[in-house]
Amino acid sequence: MTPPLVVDIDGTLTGPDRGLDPRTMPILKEWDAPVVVATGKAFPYPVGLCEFLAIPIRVIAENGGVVYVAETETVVFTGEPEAAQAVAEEFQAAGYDLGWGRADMVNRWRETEIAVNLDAPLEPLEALAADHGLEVVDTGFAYHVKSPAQNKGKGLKAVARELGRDPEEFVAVGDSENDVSTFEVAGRAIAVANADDRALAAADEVTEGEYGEGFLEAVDLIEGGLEG
Ligand SMILES: O=C(O)COP(=O)(O)O
Ligand SMILES: [Mg+2]
Repeated sequence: MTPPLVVDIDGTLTGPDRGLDPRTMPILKEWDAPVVVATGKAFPYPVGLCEFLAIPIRVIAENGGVVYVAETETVVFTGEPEAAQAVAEEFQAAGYDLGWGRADMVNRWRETEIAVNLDAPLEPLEALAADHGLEVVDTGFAYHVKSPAQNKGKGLKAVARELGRDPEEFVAVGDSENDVSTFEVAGRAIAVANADDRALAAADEVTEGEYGEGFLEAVDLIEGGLEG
């Protein structure tokens, strides 16, 4: 039986430029079990991905801050949005920039955490986060200032509950430290070759290919183990 899949977006379904590898699209569309998209991106992005693929919306967004499952139409929020907002304001008051330009499409629809461009200095950001009881996670695409209680793995537990599944049934594919909690909760964890050290250490298997190529290889690994 095809296992349910929980998959990261940036660095796993995309190239380094954040562009979706089109070869991943038919796989997500035709997967013979639930597909859950688990990302650090704000909620509308994975919802949009599911919409455009015309697959049921099952989403873990904002590193577990927002979870939605189509089957039960349940939205679950986790996190400390006021504290994250305070960190963003104090960071800017100290003369730093979140780094996304005037319109800030990265945080505009973000509800539970704050994302900061990797060009920003990490030390003052970490110091302010710690002042508010928050942590900074580096996804390789952005720094995320979030509650330590908020992660994709907890999100996966919530999704699995809504789907009447055991989180252990899932196979997870990802590339960075924000996928480690998913890797720990899922029954099988595959990192793509471009993954950071923490994701590589937490994975059960690592592909030879990077980015979308690595995802295709992960799918071969999963399907290779299926009967018939
Ligand atoms: O939003 C990010 O920084 C990374 O997103 P991802 O979790 O889909 O890789
Ligand atoms: Mg990623």
